[in-house]
Amino acid sequence: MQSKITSGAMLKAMREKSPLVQCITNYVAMNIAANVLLASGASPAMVHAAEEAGEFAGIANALTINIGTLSTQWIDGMQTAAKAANAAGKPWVLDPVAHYATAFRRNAVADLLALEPTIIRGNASEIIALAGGESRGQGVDSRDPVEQAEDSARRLAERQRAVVAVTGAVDFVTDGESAVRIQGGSALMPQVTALGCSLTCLVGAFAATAPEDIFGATVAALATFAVAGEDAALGAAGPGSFSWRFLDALAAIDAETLDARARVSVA
Ligand SMILES: Nc1ncnc2c1ncn2[C@@H]1O[C@H](COP(=O)(O)OP(=O)(O)O)[C@@H](O)[C@H]1O
Ligand SMILES: Cc1ncsc1CCOP(=O)(O)O
Ligand SMILES: [Mg+2]
Repeated sequence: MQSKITSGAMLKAMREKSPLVQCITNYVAMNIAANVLLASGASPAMVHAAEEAGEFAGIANALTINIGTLSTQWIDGMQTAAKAANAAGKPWVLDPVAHYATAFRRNAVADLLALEPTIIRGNASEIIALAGGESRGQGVDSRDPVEQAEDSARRLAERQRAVVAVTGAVDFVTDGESAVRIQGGSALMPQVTALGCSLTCLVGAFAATAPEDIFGATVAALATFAVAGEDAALGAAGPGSFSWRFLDALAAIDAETLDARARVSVA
C-alpha cells in the first residue's frame, strides 16, 4: 500500500510528537542510536531488563528489538517487551543482527518472529537468510547486494505479514505487495558501526508517529537517513568526521528538504 503523506510530512509529525521509543539494542549501538534519535527529534530509552521491559513497552510509543549482543537474560526482556507491545497495540521493529551466525541467534530470532514484528529491518545478508536463502554475510556485515535480497524481502513480508526493509547501497522496502527503492546515503555509512541498528530505532520513531501507515513510516525513516547521509559525506574526511556530521545532518534536515531530495521510486 502506497503512503498518502510524504516523507517530509512524516518527519514533521514525528518531531511534533517526539515519540518515546523503547530500544532494546546492543551494547555497541546504545550510544549512537540514542544520539541518532535525539538528533532526529525522537525520545529514546534503552530499556531491556526482563523485570521492567514489559511495563516500559506499555508506556513507550514504539519498541525496537535488536539481537546484536545477545544473552539469555536479554532474550527474556525482548520477549516480555514484544508481548506487551502486541497487547497494547504498539508497533515493534525487529533487527535480526547476524541471526545466521549461531544456533543461539537463529533460535532467538525464530521465537521473536513468532511474536509477529510489525517491521523487520536488516541488511541484505540478514534478510536473505531470514527468508530461508543462502546468504554470504560475515558476522554483522552484509556481503550481498540489496538487489539479491529483494525477492527474499517480498517473501518474508508476505510470510510474516510485516513491512520488510532491506538496507545497503540502495534500500528496498516492501509489504509483500508494494515495494519501493530508496537511493542516497554514503559508502561511509557501513564504515561506522551501528548505523543500521540506529536506523532500526529511527524506524520505530516513525512507526510510532504513523501506526496506520507503517509502510510510509518505514520509507520516511530510510529516506531521512539517505538524505542526511549524503549531507554528512560532504566534506567528511572519513568515518570519524562522517559520524558526527551525520548527527548534525539529521538535526538540520527539514520536511521540505526531505521531500525535495528523497529519491524514492516504485520497484
Ligand atoms: N554503500 C552504501 N551507500 C549508501 N548508503 C549505504 C551503503 N551501505 C549502507 N548504506 C546505508 O547505511 C544505513 C545502514 O544500513 P546497513 O549498513 O545496510 O545496515 P547494517 O549496519 O545493519 O548492516 C542505511 O541507511 C543504508 O542505506
Ligand atoms: C559490531 C557489532 N557486534 C555486535 S552488534 C554490532 C553492531 C552492529 O551494527 P550494525 O548492524 O548497524 O552494523
Ligand atoms: Mg545491522
